[in-house]
Amino acid sequence: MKLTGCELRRISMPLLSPFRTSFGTVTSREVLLVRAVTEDAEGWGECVAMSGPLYSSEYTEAAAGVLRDHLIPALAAAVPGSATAVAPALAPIKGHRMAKAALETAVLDAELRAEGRSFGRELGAVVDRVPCGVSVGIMDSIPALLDAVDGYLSEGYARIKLKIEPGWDIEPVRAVRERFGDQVLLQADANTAYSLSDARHLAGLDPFGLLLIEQPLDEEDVLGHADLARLIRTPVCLDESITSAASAAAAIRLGACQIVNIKPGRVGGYLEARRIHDVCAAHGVPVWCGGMLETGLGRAANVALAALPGFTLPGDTSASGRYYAADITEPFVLDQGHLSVPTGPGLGVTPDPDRLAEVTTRVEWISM
Ligand SMILES: O=C(O)CCC(=O)N[C@@H](C(=O)O)c1ccccc1
Repeated sequence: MKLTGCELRRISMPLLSPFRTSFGTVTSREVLLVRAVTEDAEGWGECVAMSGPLYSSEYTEAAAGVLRDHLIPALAAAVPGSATAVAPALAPIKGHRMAKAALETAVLDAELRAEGRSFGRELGAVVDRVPCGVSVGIMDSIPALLDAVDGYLSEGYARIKLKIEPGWDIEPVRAVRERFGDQVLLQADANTAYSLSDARHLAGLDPFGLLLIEQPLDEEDVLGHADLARLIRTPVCLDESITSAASAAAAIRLGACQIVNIKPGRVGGYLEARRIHDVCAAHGVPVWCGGMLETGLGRAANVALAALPGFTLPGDTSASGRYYAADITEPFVLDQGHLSVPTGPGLGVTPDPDRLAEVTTRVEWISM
């Protein structure tokens, strides 16, 4: 495989409605796309970094800079024979996992398109459609939340995830349980908003039979999560804390999580995501695929990953219409609460040129 260069493309995708989390509100998704061009094919990677360093230390402009000034030159120098050589070539550069993930995914997509193999086949998918959950932001009122949840359940979503933060946690969970019953698969995501001193308060969620509480404490407080897991009954799931297969193994060994949210962008790519899946499966730890408001490109890869055997919980692999009026690819449309795993070569989807042009705000080409 001969890489001739990479395109860094920034696009701006307005959200259908503001998405509020414990660390801020997103009204438009500023996305960095990487297009890797080889002699045989081109491939796409979506960088999941947000516009600002609020979910993680990475952010769009920093990712673009480290790709332009460090990652792409390092990859060019390494002359990778295949996508499996990308991570080793980039390893000397510390961190920047979301930027690395976008580059590796673009190279993997190009390689698979050239060989006519799908992401699902490459990663080890065992099903051709996956059940989908939906993430519900922090709302202005309980009635507004109940209307939103009612809508998503009517659309057929298999699982509801509620964003929570201090002051918006037990009451919204109670209200959803009282309105929709105990059968609805329900979980909460705190995005690091609590501290161990909140343990007794968080135990107040135990009566509601949640599937999990996601990342209640700071991403670096793995031991704190182990302590918390002994103080509450709701299973603890980690997101931001899990950055690699090694960190997943350590967190599991410390008793810091009973479930893992795998986000390929957060962990450096889909190949490391598969390794995390394998480590978790070896420990009997269920996993699910997290989301970062991806366009159809990242969504296609996430749906393929969610088809692996250890992904036994519905992920945040929602339909394109959850966030966007018009996706840059063929939209992902929910079918009886499921999305189909793309079967075409590589990601199995490609951006519509006209739609891509409409949302593009900047394009850079870096020769290799
Ligand atoms: O459906 C989606 O893609 C979003 C799922 C979701 O809630 N992502 C959260 C998260 O912390 O997991 C998030 C939202 C916005 C920005 C970063 C992360």
